[in-house]
Amino acid sequence: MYTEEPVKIFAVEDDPTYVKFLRYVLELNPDNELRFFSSGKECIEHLHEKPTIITLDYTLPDISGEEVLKKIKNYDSSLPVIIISGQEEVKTAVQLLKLGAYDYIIKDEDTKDKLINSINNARKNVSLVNEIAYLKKEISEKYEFGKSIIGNSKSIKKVFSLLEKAVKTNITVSITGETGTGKELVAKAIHYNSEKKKNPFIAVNIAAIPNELIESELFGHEKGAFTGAMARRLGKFEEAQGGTIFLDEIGEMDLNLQSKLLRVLQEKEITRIGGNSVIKVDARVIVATHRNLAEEVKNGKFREDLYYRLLGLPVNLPALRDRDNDIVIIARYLLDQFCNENQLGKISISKSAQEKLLKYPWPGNVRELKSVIELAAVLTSGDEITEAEINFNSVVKENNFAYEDLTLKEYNHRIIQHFLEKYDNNVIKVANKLDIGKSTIYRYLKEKEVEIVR
Ligand SMILES: Nc1ncnc2c1ncn2[C@@H]1O[C@H](COP(=O)(O)OP(=O)(O)OP(=O)(O)O)[C@@H](O)[C@H]1O
Repeated sequence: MYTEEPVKIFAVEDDPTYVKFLRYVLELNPDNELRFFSSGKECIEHLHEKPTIITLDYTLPDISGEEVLKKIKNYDSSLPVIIISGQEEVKTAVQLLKLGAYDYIIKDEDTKDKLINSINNARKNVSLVNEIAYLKKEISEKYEFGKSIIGNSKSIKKVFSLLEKAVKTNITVSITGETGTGKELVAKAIHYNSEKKKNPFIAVNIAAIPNELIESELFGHEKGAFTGAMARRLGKFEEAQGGTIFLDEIGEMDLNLQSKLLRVLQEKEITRIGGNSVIKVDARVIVATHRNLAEEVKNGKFREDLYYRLLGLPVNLPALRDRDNDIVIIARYLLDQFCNENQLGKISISKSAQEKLLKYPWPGNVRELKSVIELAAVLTSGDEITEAEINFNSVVKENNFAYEDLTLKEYNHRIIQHFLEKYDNNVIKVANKLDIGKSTIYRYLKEKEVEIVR
């Protein structure tokens, strides 16, 4: 958790009357920790004590205020220095602000209020800067491969080893996998483990943007480029400058735009719609799709040249059902996360519930597992999730037969029932589709193992 550090103020002032005044003003806030120095040299010698803010008298006995300011900025350019001066000369003020002074306050009857204001603002600034640094660090830790992508099955370990390779260079990565297998999670993990992690990670879901808007979304537009373009807008490629652009559902991009994207990737530059200037872009590209792009190329729906350009390092995410015991490991992880976020006590998963999870085919993969587990955590009244509290989505259930412990005969009944419903109870069609005799179906109907549902 982010916690604010106490504010340590260094005040550099040689005039005893002003020292008294500063002490009075700065002690108004009991959170301030104060150190007074009567010379610039003394202040510089104590910079290693890491002050949060410095107030600096411009006319000091030893070195000039300007020199002290330069030395402080040399030591730590982000340290806010508030200059307090008897001089009203604008030129001096401008010069000091140019050198990086945070504020310039004149000694007059308003000094007290101006100083309190300035210190409060500097304090907020420092606290924001610290918070951003903390959050950046937290994000990159959160995306350490092992910490964000949970699992240790053979199939996911193969993915980890590819990811280790992916982060060493800026190679384009193409991620494939069924819906909910963690494609976006993997893209973020690559970014936050790469040397680009301090720059933005920008995700664009091609399928979610209307076709006619994608070009402007990706490459930006100038004011007046088309009706409704009220102002210049930067595209996602520009936003991702120096970082990573993640193009999700790339298989949904139409052919016309595919050729524009290819050009951008080849030239490494864009032109905003309605603009003339060419802008260099330097962003790593990661793409993802649940489609088989090679197949799309064969069918003429995806450009072959773009396909090869984007292929880079291909990473295929295995379906959850192919990750063995990872199902249980991820379920536990998601459960702990949910309990933490909702201040619930520790909840475990019973053996039989685990077995039920392991047998299910998970067509919605980890995303589906997350919703099943969260629902179970809400339903359970004790500190253990039981088999009964694991509920699968009924639409999915209908089309997947293999997740329950049934006999082959029982599975036969279920499959025939499913096909009867699918083909309007047309027995001959069902018999043809399943390549069985129609008499088998009539027998099951007679024995009431299957039924005609209208
Ligand atoms: N191995 C994993 N460990 C923990 N959480 C995971 C794992 N894989 C996926 N998730 C979580 O599952 C959810 C779905 O993942 P994500 O959105 O990355 O999938 P996706 O493949 O991009 O889905 P889609 O194809 O629908 O866009 C997210 O909440 C993600 O954090």
